[in-house]
Formats: sequence, C-alpha cells, structure tokens
Amino acid sequence: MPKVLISDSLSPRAVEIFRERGVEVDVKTGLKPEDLKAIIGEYDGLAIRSATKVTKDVLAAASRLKVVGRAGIGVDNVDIPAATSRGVVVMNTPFGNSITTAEHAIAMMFALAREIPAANASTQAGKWEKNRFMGVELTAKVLGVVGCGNIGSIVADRALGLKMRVVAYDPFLSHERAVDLGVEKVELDELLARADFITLHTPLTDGTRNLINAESLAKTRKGVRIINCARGGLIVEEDLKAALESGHVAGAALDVFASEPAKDNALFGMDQVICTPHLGASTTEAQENVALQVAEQMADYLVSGAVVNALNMASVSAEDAPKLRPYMALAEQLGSFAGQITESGLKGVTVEYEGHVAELNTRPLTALVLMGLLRPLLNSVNMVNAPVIARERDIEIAETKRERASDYQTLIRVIVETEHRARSLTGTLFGGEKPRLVGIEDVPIEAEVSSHMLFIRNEDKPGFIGHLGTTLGDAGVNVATFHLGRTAPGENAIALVSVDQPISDEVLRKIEALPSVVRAKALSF
Ligand SMILES: NC(=O)C1=CN([C@@H]2O[C@H](COP(=O)(O)OP(=O)(O)OC[C@H]3O[C@@H](n4cnc5c(N)ncnc54)[C@H](O)[C@@H]3O)[C@@H](O)[C@H]2O)C=CC1
Ligand SMILES: O=C(O)CCC(=O)C(=O)O
Repeated sequence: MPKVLISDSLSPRAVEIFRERGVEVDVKTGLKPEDLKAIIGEYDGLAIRSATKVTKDVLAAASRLKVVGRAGIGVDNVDIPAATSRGVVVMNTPFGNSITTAEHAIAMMFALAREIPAANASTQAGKWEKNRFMGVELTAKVLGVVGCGNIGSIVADRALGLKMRVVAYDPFLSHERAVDLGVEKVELDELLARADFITLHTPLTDGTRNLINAESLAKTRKGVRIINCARGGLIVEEDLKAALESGHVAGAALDVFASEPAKDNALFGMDQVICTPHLGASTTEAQENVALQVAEQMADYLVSGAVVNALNMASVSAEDAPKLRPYMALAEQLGSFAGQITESGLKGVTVEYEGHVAELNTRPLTALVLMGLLRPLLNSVNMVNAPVIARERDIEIAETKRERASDYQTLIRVIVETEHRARSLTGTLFGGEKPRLVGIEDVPIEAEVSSHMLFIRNEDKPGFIGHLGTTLGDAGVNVATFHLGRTAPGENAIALVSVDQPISDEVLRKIEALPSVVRAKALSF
C-alpha cells in the first residue's frame, strides 16, 4: 500500500480521501528540515502547502518518493529541477484557491482605500478619530493588474463589478482574452503611470523578481496604492519603504513577504502598511478544495498512474490512464529492447504511433520509450526525468502520428539513430492488451517479451536452429519460446529466444561462434 506524509496543515478531508483510496497516511506538521530528511525515505508521497521546503537535500533522502503534491498554487518551496532529476512528479492544484486569493486582494484594496485596520484599532482604543480617516472611492479608479492569469483575471472581474477601470500587464495575455475579460492590455510602464491601485498576481520567477523597485516605483502616480497577494520577492521591500516614507506611495497591503514567516520586516509598523500573514488562500472553502484535490491527484497517481496538474511531466487523465496502461508496457519494452541492442552513442529517437494508439495522449508513452531506452545506461531514469535526461544528452526526440495503421489496428514503432545507423522496433497489442513485438528492423516477427531473452541476427541457412538448440541444451539453458523471422528465404534472419534463466557470457560467446550467426545479444526485461 502506498504511504503518504502530510507535512503542512491541510484540511482533514485530505486524510479521508487518501484512506478511502487505499493510501496509508501520516500527518506530521512543523517538522524541522533535518526531521523531514530523517523520515522522508518511508514515503511514496509528500503533501505540502507552503511551509515545507522540499529542497535538493530532502529529495536526496527520499528514496521511495514518487510524488510531491502542493495543496495550492505556488511551488517555489519545491526544487522542481531536483525533483525531476530524481523522477519525482510535482503536482499543484492550480484553481482551488484562486477565487479566495482574488477576494483577499479585493479585501486588501478596500482596507487600503478606507484605512480599515487603522480605523478599527483607533476606534477600539476609544479615540473616535472621525477626522483622521479620509478614504478614497474605488469607483472609476484605475486598477493595474500585473499578471492576468487565474487570480489576476478574477480580481479584474471583481474590480469591473466595482466600476473600476482595469488595465492589465501580462506578456502572455492575448488581445482576445483581454477583450473577453473587459480589461485594457497595456505595457508595464503604462500601467505604472496610470494606475491608482496596483495589484500583483504573477509567479515569482527570474523575470518577475524585484519587479516593484525604486525605478518602477518612480514611474507610478503619486498617491498610488500597492497590493501584493502573490509572492514576496516581487517587491524590493526597502524601496517600497522609501517610497512610502516620501509620501509618493500612499499605502501598501501585503500578504506575502520576501522572507517568510515574516516575524520582522522593514515595512512593519508603518501607518500606511497593512499586513496579513500569507492568508490569501486561507478560507474554509479554498482549503477544503485544495486538500481534496491534492489528495485525489496524489492517490490517483500512486494507485492508478493518472497524472493531473503535474508541473514536470505530461498529464495522464483518469480516463486515459486505463487506456494507456497496456501501451505503457509495450512502450517501455520497445524502448528497453532498443536500448539493449544499441551499442554506440544515441543521436535521435523517433516514436511513430499508428492506428488506435495515435488517438491517445502519447507524451507519457514517448517518455516511457525514452525511459526504457536510457535505463541500460542509467539506473535512476524514470518516465519523469527521461525526457529531460535525453535532451541534456542532445538526443533529438520526435513523435509522429498516423491515424490509420497498415497491417495492424494499432502500432508503435521506435526508430533509434546512432552515429552509425538507424534501427527500428515495432510493437502492437494483441487483443487490445497483450504487448507483442512485430518487427525488428526490416524483419517481421511475432514475439512476446519475457524476462530473459536471446536476440540473434543470423544468415538464413539450414542447420542454424539445430546448432543453437544444442548449444543451449548443452549449457543447461531451458528454452521457453522460440521465434524466427526473415526478410526472404536465404536472407537476413532474426531469432528471438525466451529462456528461463539469464544467459552467461560464456554461453553467449559460444552462440556468437556458431556458423551463420552475425550477432548475438542477451537481453533482460
Ligand atoms: N497569497 C496566497 O496565499 C496565494 C498566492 N498565490 C500566488 O499568486 C500568484 C498568481 O497565481 P495564479 O493566478 O494562479 O497564476 P497563473 O499562472 O494563473 O497566472 C500568473 C500570470 O502571470 C503572468 N506573468 C508571468 N510572468 C509575468 C511578468 N513578467 N509580467 C507580468 N505577468 C507575468 C503569466 O502570464 C500568467 O498569466 C502566484 O505567485 C501564486 O503563487 C496563489 C494562491 C494563494
Ligand atoms: O497554502 C497557503 O496557505 C498558501 C497558498 C499559496 O501561496 C499558493 O497557493 O500559492
């Protein structure tokens, strides 16, 4: 039974879902990095929010780990390249907390416009400072949305409902989408120059880090108010502090900070600053959504191989997973066979899909072909890291699809190119589920792959089968199945023999020495 660790506080629904789906679960929150490292080796899955840092170090100790599930959106607390290279799928729940976070940004905007936190504190302190708090109206004000994805577009929608004018800066926002949303797409400088309120909704990347700094603040209108419910590193906090002190920026509402948990921060204690402790996603509804979703996604992956919302591999829907499963075995076998008979450096791999299989999502299948192909070279390869490893090694990967197959209803052909030659292996499914090899290079054959096999290329001459049978028999090797194929009588031939035990080097050398044998190779699957 797969076992999952929940290491941040998640709604109890997550535990229920894991158990209902046959996954054992432990909940241990507040672990120090060294405590997490000490126990992570016991788990197949790790479910987190933002507190747990899934570092390279933690991943190195996670020998069984197959999936990290983030109950939320941002995955900047996970070292994704390290997870990928260790073959760990990283998933998030991209929509479960978007509305809640957008609502928090809107709440922050109102709080800034009417100084609600300060007015609340003053009133409850018995001061009744009616003249101290003079707010601004939101109607007809310009809201600048930086990053108009899931959350940014919900914020825009709510702001339009408040009769604000919304300008958006997002290099990936199309004009059509901007028109649909009712926002004006502008460049960053124009947004900075026009906005009365600026709200940030981008991920933290090299392109967005320190986006709001002294230089960009200098381009904003005097009296601008800034809201950040995305990620702390988007703002240079010292620069914002200076702009608040000079009075150029009238206020800032921050849910996120450069360093979290933010127990001490340059912006704390300023009248014009409103802070919440990374509460953007903290509503009962959002936490239930993300916990339920992450548990379902992780359990599906661990139990049935379905992959949803993965950030480092192709998705496999729950509907596709059962259809893909028999092809997965075939893809891996073809890749592994090709990898074992390929001796020189790989230059390129083409995977051709014909017939029924071409109608499916074939990216996971190609990943499995690559995994099978690379496994003879690298133990740690799996379907998550195989495409990355192949690209790192400058192996060109191509996929082609033809909806009509030639002789078979469904067919996968793997063509492997080395510096010297190209080799192809073709396979199909018999009865829709049994993988069969149906072609090795130009030779048709019909064989099932088994744990130990002997692959022989020979000249099609009388006496070969007798010699081979005697050699194997003398060595005490029991033959399970024997498949032969040839291009034409007397020409190139192939023998594929399933045997009950691994073939030793000594027996292999004897087989190589037989008359008419061109090449012999022991394979294991
Ligand atoms: N405070 C909180 O508790 C929460 C914070 N978040 C954070 O909110 C942010 C936004 O989340 P989503 O809307 O779901 O993400 P998303 O991926 O749907 O949208 C992000 C948008 O930013 C845009 N973008 C990327 N680089 C940009 C750049 N240089 N300039 C302008 N736009 C750029 C992208 O094109 C995309 O449209 C993320 O950082 C996420 O981690 C999300 C949920 C809760
Ligand atoms: O889990 C949380 O409370 C934070 C949510 C968040 O920041 C995110 O989903 O990106």
